[in-house]
Formats: sequence, structure tokens, C-alpha cells
Amino acid sequence: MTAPHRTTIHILGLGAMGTVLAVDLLRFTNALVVPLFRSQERLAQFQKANGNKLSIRKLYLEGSPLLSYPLEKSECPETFARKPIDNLVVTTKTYQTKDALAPYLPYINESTNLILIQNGLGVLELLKEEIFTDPKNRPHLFQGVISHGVYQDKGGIFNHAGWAGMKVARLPWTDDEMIQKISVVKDDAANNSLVRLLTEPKFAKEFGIEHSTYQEMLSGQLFKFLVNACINPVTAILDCLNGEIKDSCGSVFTSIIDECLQILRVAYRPLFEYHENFNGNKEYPEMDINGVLTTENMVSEVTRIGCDVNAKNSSSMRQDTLFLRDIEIGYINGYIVKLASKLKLDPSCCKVNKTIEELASLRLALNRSRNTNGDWRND
Ligand SMILES: NC(=O)C1=CN([C@@H]2O[C@H](COP(=O)(O)OP(=O)(O)OC[C@H]3O[C@@H](n4cnc5c(N)ncnc54)[C@H](OP(=O)(O)O)[C@@H]3O)[C@@H](O)[C@H]2O)C=CC1
Ligand SMILES: CC(C)(CO)C(=O)C(=O)O
Repeated sequence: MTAPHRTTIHILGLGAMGTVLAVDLLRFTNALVVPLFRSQERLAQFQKANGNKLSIRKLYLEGSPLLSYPLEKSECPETFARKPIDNLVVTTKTYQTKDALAPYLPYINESTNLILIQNGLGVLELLKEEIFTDPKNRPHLFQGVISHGVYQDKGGIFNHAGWAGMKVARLPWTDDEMIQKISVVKDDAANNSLVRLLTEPKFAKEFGIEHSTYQEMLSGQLFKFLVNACINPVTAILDCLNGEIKDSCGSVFTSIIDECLQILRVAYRPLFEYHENFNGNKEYPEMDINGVLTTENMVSEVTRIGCDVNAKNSSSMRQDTLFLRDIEIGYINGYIVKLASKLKLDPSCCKVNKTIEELASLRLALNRSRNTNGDWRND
């Protein structure tokens, strides 16, 4: 009798998102989950601090239990088995993607499934233009748009503060594959090992997986982008938890969202014109982009998801400014500024996002300066 097939899934970026995903894969599937650390030193630190266990506190469950699961294997570039990678999850910060992938590029080929689980936009362009430049040797690419909220506390524990699911879709390598038929989803659900793992019923239910066409995921990605363009920099700049600004954020969120939508409508035109071209065609899903991605609806949705569902969360950008790490602003509000320039739009059309980008960078610079020079307010 042959042993049942076991899917191996490597996780590059065992931070908040890598941990929340890995713990549920360990809880609800039989996959071999292998984190990839940046160095032997980081791997040893992890093993010393955690005894090879992966833990997360589920704040949204009764009694906030700390769930711990053993890892069978962890690797880093020095220990890596030098065999092709079947399934790779990238859960580093967006700006860390290129460096993190570099040691593993020889093991990523046209059979590898690579899923980006990151906020923001712009990494797809980076992969196309700077990393997988040879069209004949490109992995199958997927995106996970994740709305779970997780933060690491001062004791190093990851806290899963908000449960909100993850949308998954195959990413197109070229612009003419932007609108996918429903058959692409069915084919991946039946034949692609990564999609089959992520859509295993128990895991999919517990983690909140929705597998869809690219255009449906993109609509969710733009939705999530607007959540991040408001919540992340504003909570970082003000240094607050998400829920604290619930009753006073409407005006600034309106300015950010309105400006983002005007630019996204130009950059993602086929998506915003989907209704006229594809609705009613049975080979494609029905979508109501222009009913969802409006300023009014999005201000209300961003406030609901950011400040209600994730009320107790400290956004990932605020966490980065507190721990003095670089911030993802260039892939969020800064992406809007870059798009405006790429599309040769009048620079004044992105001035709100440019100012937000500058203020968030200033917050990080201030925290770094206080860490070095002391806090002048205490003098
Ligand atoms: N936290 C949240 O609530 C949410 C976050 N997101 C998004 O998910 C993505 C990941 O965020 P998050 O999990 O919070 O980030 P974290 O900073 O918690 O995790 C990033 C991880 O990547 C690791 N890493 C960085 N560089 C390398 C490298 N060269 N090789 C191996 N590992 C590396 C870091 O390890 P090291 O410690 O060694 O630097 C760290 O463990 C971001 O795009 C974020 O915006 C999306 C939804 C919610
Ligand atoms: C869901 C949200 C808005 C939670 O804070 C997030 O995506 C983040 O912190 O990056």
C-alpha cells in the first residue's frame, strides 16, 4: 500500500501572517509546513525561543487560548535541501520580497506554485520586471488577499485579533489574461496542489478561504487596498489601535479613498468596465464593481473592517513604526503616487496620498530619532 500523498508547503516570512496561516495548516491539514528563515542565526533563535513550536493566541475565541503546534522541519538558505520547491507562500513585508526570494530562486521553476499573501499593490510588477524576467521559467502565481488581523505583542506572542478570511486567485503574468473564465478556477480547484490544499474543506472553512477568478480577487484586493490606505498610515501616524478612531475618521478616510479610486479607475480600467463587457456571459462570473468601489460605500466598509472587526488590532504599519522597521507605504499610498506618475496624470491628483505617505514616513523617522536621542517631551 502506498502512503497517502503529503503536500509540502514552504513559508517565506514567519511573522504575523505566516504564523496565522501555518498554525491553521498544521491544525486542519496533514501538509508538511516548512518555514524558511532568513539565516541560520534567525532559525536558531526561533528554535531556542519556541522549542520548534508555532504558537498563536486566538483573541477572538472564548478565553483567548494560546494554540501551539510542533513543526517537523524549518530551514534557512544554508540548510535548504536544494530541491525544487512545489509550493511557496510569501508572507514577508512587500519591500522584503525580492531579497527574501533571492536564495530560493534556483529552486523555483515553472512547476512551482507561489502565492503572495501581502497587503498593497506593486509586487506583481516587481516579480514581472525584476525577478521572473524569463517568461519560460515562471512559477504559477497566486495572490491571497488576507483580512485577518494579527499582531505581535511585546512578549513576542502573535495575537490573532480579527477573523476575516482570505480571497485566493491565480495571478495573470500578462495584462491580456486579466479577465479569467470560471473554468480557470475549476481547473485549479481540481488539479493544482496549492489550490487543492488551501480549499480542503476543513481548512478553508476555518481560515475563511474564498477561491475565485482574478477579477473577483482583484476587486477584493482593491477593496482591501483601500482599507490599508486608510487604516495603516492613519493609525501609524496617530499611534493608536484601529478601533480608537472609529467615530472620528470619516473625513480623512473620504479624502484618501476618493483620490485612490479616481486613479485606480484609470489604472484598472478593464475591471471598472467589466460590467458592460462580461456580465451576462455565462463563462464569466457576475460582478458589481461600480456598486462596491464607491467612495461612500468604501468609507463605511473601511470603518467597519478596520475599526470594528479589527478594533483591538494594532495595524501592521503601526507595529512597524513601533518596532522601528521599514514601512510598506511605498506599496500602499506611495503606489497611488507612482501610478499617477506612470499614467502621466496631473501631480495634484495624488496630493492627499503623497502627504499621507510623507507623514507616515515622518512618524517612523520620529520614532527612530526618539529611540536614539530620547523623547524631548520628557525633558
Ligand atoms: N499583520 C496583519 O494584521 C496583516 C498583515 N498583512 C500583510 O501581510 C504581509 C506580512 O505582514 P506581517 O506578517 O504583519 O509581517 P511581519 O513583519 O510580522 O512578518 C514578516 C516576516 O518576514 C520575515 N522576513 C523578512 N525578510 C526575510 C528574508 N530575507 N528571509 C526570510 N524571512 C524574512 C521576517 O523575519 P525577520 O524577523 O527575520 O525579519 C518576518 O518574520 C504584509 O504585506 C502585511 O501588510 C495583511 C493583513 C493583515
Ligand atoms: C486588517 C488590517 C487593516 C488590520 O489592522 C491590516 O491589514 C493591517 O494591519 O495591515
